[in-house]
Amino acid sequence: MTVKYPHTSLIAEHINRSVEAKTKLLNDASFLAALNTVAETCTDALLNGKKIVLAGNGGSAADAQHIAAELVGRYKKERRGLPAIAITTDTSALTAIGNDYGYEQVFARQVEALCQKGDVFIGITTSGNSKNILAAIHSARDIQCTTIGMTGCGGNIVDQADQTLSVPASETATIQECHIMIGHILCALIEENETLSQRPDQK
Ligand SMILES: O=C(CO)[C@@H](O)[C@H](O)[C@H](O)[C@H](O)COP(=O)(O)O
Ligand SMILES: [Zn+2]
Repeated sequence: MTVKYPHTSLIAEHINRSVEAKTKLLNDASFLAALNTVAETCTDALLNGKKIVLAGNGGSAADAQHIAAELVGRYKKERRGLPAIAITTDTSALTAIGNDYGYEQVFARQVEALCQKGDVFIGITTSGNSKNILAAIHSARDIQCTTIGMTGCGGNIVDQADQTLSVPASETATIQECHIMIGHILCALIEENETLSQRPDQK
């Protein structure tokens, strides 16, 4: 019996797109520097007893939750749980704020309620233009949080966040595949810091 694989080229194209974007990141010195800086920013905040708050829409909501879970639980190393939360999971908050203030405010309002000066807000948007993420960035800046945008080639978030991590790809899925890789690297870099094992409020 002959087995046919009619989608082999589609599979190869998809994998190649992902590899190409990741290879560009690997060879981009300014991206590598930006990622190190973001890791330092997050580590410093955690060492100072602050937290990391993340948000995104659709696949990026899943990325926000995934990264928060790695920090609260563990990525690879045994250590204390680190304070990180995705504000994409509370359906009561999301529906109430969306219903009463509009979808654009679903994250900004939670940032206003939950973030404190010195926290880090990470907004994940492949287009760089999702209005609810941009509104959350503004809300976080008002409270003097450090704002980080994870995005694709451009979009308004690049001018509005304090630091950005941009993926050189045009397709949403490719950008997301790079974002979760970046999220894992970020967790690994944060876990490198041994002094994180002691709670700042018990030093
Ligand atoms: O996962 C996917 C596509 O891969 C979609 O769910 C995607 O996340 C949604 O269309 C989002 O609304 C896109 O928003 P953004 O990344 O541009 O902020
Ligand atoms: Zn997706």
